[in-house]
Amino acid sequence: MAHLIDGKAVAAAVRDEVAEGAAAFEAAHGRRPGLRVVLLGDNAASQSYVRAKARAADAAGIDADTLLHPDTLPEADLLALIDQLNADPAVDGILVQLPLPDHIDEAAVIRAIDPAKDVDGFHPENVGKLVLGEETLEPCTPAGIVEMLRRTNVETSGAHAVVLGRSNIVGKPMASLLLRRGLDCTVTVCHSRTRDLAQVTRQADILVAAIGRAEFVTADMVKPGATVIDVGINRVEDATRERGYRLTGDVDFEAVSEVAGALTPVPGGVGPMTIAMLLANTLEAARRRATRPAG
Ligand SMILES: Nc1nc(=O)c2c([nH]1)NC[C@@H]1CN(c3ccc(C(=O)N[C@@H](CCC(=O)O)C(=O)O)cc3)C=[N+]21
Repeated sequence: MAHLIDGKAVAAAVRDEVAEGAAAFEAAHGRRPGLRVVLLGDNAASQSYVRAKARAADAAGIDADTLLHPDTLPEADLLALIDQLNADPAVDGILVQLPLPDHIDEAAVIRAIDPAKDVDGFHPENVGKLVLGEETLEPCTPAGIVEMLRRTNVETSGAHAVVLGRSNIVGKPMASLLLRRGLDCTVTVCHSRTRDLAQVTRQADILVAAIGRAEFVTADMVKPGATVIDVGINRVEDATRERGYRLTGDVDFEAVSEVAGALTPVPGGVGPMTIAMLLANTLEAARRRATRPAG
């Protein structure tokens, strides 16, 4: 049976450290680190993520505000709002919840955010720095996975890490981070078009599943003893559940837990780490802005 990696517990430890740092920041600068989350539309899942983020920020001593707008908000208005947040000295971090409605150019919105306030780490300038191995605000989910690997003493040096999925939000930045000096993985990125996928994933000492398909990773795709990180958050209809659905990852948890050495659960794995790293990034952005103020 695989060892269960408790993302909730690791996230709580990270949030405690952020709370200490935020208190010290407030003592030094007379204000709390500030985070603004922009959400368009009233999608229930998005609202619940955003509420979870605001609650966690508050508990960590971060001044968080959610700015709710209808999903019909014109792109120009959203860009104007971002400009306003860019110029506001009380705002250290800006997160625009993705995905955005079809009439809005997501890339244009991400580019409009001041890179110094880009706590998602999605701005091209920050992505470039990440790939170059320069200091930057790192995307929260991959950064959270790195933190989880470190804090649970998973050996990464020389390990073969296989990243399943090539999104800009998880797969690509995950590969860049694992490749870095200090982590020193041998990295393979594969995806839905990869030939003989199971043959590739079976080589992984560390397998990061971020393909966005419920229970896609089956036991035959996993090397015995491997560390498996499940990034998926899929809603599967389940009439027996109170909410009418259950959350499941990209990994067939039951079957893979018989083969893997260590495994993250869903919920309670990567998700809570993502939120913890958002708070860590907000504190980091506040510190950097306080030492070299720009906007
Ligand atoms: N600009 C932007 N940045 C994001 O970081 C971002 C985004 N847009 N859009 C949506 C996704 C999704 N996301 C989650 C974060 C935490 C949990 C999380 O903590 N989930 C709990 C379960 C929550 C539940 O029960 O519904 C868990 O896995 O244990 C889930 C999803 C951040 N996202």
